[in-house]
Amino acid sequence: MSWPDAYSTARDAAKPLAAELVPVVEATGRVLAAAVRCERPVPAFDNAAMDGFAVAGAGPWAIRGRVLAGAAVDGGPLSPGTAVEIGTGALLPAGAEAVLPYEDCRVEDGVGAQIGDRVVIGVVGARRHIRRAGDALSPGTLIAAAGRTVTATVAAAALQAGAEQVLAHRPPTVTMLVTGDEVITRGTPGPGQVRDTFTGLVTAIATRAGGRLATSRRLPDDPGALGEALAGAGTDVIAVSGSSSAGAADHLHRLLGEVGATWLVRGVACRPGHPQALAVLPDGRFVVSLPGNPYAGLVAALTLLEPLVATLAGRPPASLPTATVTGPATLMPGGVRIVPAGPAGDLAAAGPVGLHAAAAAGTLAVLPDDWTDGDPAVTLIVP
Ligand SMILES: Nc1nc2c(c(=O)[nH]1)N[C@H]1C(S)=C(S)[C@@H](COP(=O)(O)OP(=O)(O)OC[C@H]3O[C@@H](n4cnc5c(N)ncnc54)[C@H](O)[C@@H]3O)O[C@H]1N2
Ligand code: MOO
Repeated sequence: MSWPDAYSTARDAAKPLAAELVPVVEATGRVLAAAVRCERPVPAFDNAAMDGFAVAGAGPWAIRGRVLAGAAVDGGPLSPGTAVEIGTGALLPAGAEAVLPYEDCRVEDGVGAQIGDRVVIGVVGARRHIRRAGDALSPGTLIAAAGRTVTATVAAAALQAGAEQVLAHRPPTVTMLVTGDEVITRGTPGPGQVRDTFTGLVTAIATRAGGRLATSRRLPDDPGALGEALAGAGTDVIAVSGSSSAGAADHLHRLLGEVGATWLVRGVACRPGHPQALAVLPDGRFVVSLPGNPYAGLVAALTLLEPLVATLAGRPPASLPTATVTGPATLMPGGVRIVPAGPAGDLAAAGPVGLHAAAAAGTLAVLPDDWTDGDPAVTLIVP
């Protein structure tokens, strides 16, 4: 299958998981299944925009008292010629026409008033320094559309607008099965061993696509263990690293055939990463097969795992970004070559194993076989 077809097959393989009501404070990273709209005016009440004195009518104004943020106003509406000392954000007394900031007025002892009375002297300027209810946002205003991922700012805006719960898709869960007798998940590799590079990358890719890594397990090259792990993984998606190829220790494809899985992608016309595959088990769980060579596996996770998880999470399909890329590349006749490309689009050589070039470059360019130096290409962002 061609690389663009593999990517779109993975993206279109599933429907978004069911929507559920969740507290806004727990919704970050989830995708909204319904729009969030403002439920109450922001601000919710008329209040002072400056620290100073709220005044009514013409000055000088006899000071009646003080109201700070969070406190109730004592004594009913302000009558003309009176003021209350007020803090920013405090409830504005009814009848107040302006707030005089401290720096625009002065306070003196009252003349002809009761002993101890003080008055505010100043001039109300063009700015009234009053925030009216609903000035910032009125009920019904769109805060975030369906399909939007809840970021920290979306969550904060929803809370500000009065939403305590949102309708969001259930995030897809992912199991990571790291296969290989030679793979170790901690410490220094001994003779013939390699350090696992997949778990962190799959966690990051699944998370940024809107999913959650539920479990990660290292398995020996034993078909019984792999079969049991596949059967027992209760997640929406199972990512398997290694065991994707034709070797005596590569059991995944045979096992998937035996349990009646349906192949959606089985081999992709790309280098590296051509043995990657996507299958769906009879009960609807998806299996993504990531070739064991680490850079090839990263390419496969970006090609199949990320679009699948994003769709399950409820993200609307989006086209991949493109950028101009430059430099020498050995193209793959009849397929795509996937090459690390730096911020300026400069290509860097990479074999199927080393991850250093992808780490340094930050993006991968997907080069079709008719690409020429300076042409734009689809880019994938490495996690
Ligand atoms: N006869 C053939 N042999 C191979 C073919 C082929 O078409 N015919 N394809 C080659 C390609 S391309 C790739 S990619 C690999 C895919 O191999 P597997 O997915 O079966 O993975 P393994 O054989 O288990 O391992 C390959 C390589 O990767 C290392 N590895 C495995 N897991 C990890 C891990 N978690 N972290 C780091 N490194 C890992 C492993 O030690 C091997 O060196 O097959 C080729 N062969
Ligand atoms: O997937 Mo392999 O070389 O194409 O690493």
